[in-house]
Amino acid sequence: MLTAYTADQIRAAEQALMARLPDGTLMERAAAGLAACCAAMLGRVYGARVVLLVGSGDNGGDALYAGVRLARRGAQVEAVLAGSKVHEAGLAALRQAGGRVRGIEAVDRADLVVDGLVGIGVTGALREPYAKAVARANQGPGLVVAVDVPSGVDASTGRVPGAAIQAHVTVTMGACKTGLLIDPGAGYTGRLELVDIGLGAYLPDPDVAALTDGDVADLLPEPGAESDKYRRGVVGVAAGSEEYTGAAVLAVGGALHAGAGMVRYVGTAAPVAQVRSHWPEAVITELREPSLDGVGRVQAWVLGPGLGTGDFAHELARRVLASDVPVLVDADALTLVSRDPTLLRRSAPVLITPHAGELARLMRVPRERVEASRLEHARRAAADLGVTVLLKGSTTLVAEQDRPVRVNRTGTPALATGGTGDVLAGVAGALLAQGLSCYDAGSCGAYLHGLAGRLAADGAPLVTADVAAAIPAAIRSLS
Ligand SMILES: NC(=O)C1=CN([C@@H]2O[C@H](COP(=O)(O)OP(=O)(O)OC[C@H]3O[C@@H](n4cnc5c(N)ncnc54)[C@H](O)[C@@H]3O)[C@@H](O)[C@H]2O)[C@@H](O)CC1
Ligand SMILES: Nc1ncnc2c1ncn2[C@@H]1O[C@H](COP(=O)(O)OP(=O)(O)O)[C@@H](O)[C@H]1O
Ligand SMILES: [K+]
Repeated sequence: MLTAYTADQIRAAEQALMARLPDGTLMERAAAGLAACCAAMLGRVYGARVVLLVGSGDNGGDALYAGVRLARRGAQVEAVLAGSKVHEAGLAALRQAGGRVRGIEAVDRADLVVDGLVGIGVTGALREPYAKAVARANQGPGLVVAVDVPSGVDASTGRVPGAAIQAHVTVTMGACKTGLLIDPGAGYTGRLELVDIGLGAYLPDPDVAALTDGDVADLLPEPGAESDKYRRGVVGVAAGSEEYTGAAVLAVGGALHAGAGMVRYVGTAAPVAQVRSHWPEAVITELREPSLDGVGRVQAWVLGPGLGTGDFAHELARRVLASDVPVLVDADALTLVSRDPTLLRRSAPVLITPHAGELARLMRVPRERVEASRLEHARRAAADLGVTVLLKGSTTLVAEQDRPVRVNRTGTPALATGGTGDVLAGVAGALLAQGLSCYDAGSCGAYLHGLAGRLAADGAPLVTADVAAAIPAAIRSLS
């Protein structure tokens, strides 16, 4: 599990650790790790041109001391002092090692730019002259390594209120910061390198966490010798309508490939015909009335992809949500719920799977606000609605009250194509039916969906049906 923390959590841990160590020890450790990463990026240190962007806080101090180490190995190190003050001891050490102070134009000929403008101490949008320095560094020819956090990214939230460094690599100190995992901040981070400075024992419960292959392998249920199709978990899918048949096919496909013992599909004539021809494995009930009488028992429901939003869909949603099993609420069912919040009054678990627009509608805020502060809105929706929230998008988040938000790191922009959300609903629904909690089903579902998207795309555009078909390969790739 990769865990991440807010700036306040990191600062408190640093203070506790620092109180037990001689002055400057942590910065020495940080600088040593940073210099090693810079050397690895450069390949050859001797003769390389390294430009340090130095702000007025300790983030600039880290950059200066890393510069000292690189200068001692023969790099030509130049420091651009952007702040009203500077870490004086660090600057003196750099000068002594042969480093020079230069103007911002130095970045135009740098092999490597070390961004030490601001770290966890940033507040709000970058001010001048930092913002101009950032713009110039981003356009320069050199590789860019961010110290701790790309300057301009809010370490606690991932918000980027103004200019920000576009890093190739971010070398973060002690522990990962939340803002490095969540868009828009995650998009500025590049490859993430963690330098251990000994904070481990002082860290609190994480703010957010990201699953790894091993975590997902451990969480996925394995059928035992005693399993049968009912014990493995039956998932019900209420999806599709006379207008939208494809969503039903894709959701059932996702569920079938994610290990459900059986899929029961309910829908009207047109989607039933499509589901029947694509998936002979599914057990199908054709609905003439919005009723679940005679459908048979399921362990979880997937509700909503392509369902429509008329009276028939509303009544079917009401009946599904009146059941006593977990329900995944997606797509059109989210529209129904935003119109009629009483649908969510139930005691069994609910996992909602909105994209930013759908969450905005549920929370009655503008979509842009959700996109700019994804973490805050996912968390608030989970608390206000009393459900588990899987917020889809470039970084998919799973939020549940009193748990660290899970961030999915397997996603790929190749998934930004019609119908992939329907597949995700089926996959996560199948995991719910197999007994995973909403929190685990949502986060493992997003993880496998992301891996399957990568496998299906393999460097080219993908066809949505291939994402469902690649789920078994994604599961195999975990071990
Ligand atoms: N405290 C410690 O022991 C350690 C700190 N470390 C480094 O120290 C950093 C934190 O240092 P600081 O607390 O000094 O904070 P920072 O260096 O991150 O930033 C503080 C400075 O940035 C300025 N600033 C804040 N917002 C700004 C904005 N929007 N535009 C322009 N300037 C802005 C402030 O005026 C202040 O001078 C970490 O990110 C990390 O790089 C590491 O060396 C590990 C050990
Ligand atoms: N830029 C992106 N990077 C990674 N994943 C993305 C990106 N854009 C969309 N996705 C993923 O693609 C899927 C799209 O789902 P959704 O928005 O419901 O679309 P649809 O209704 O067409 O299925 C979600 O799993 C989402 O997380
Ligand atoms: K920085």
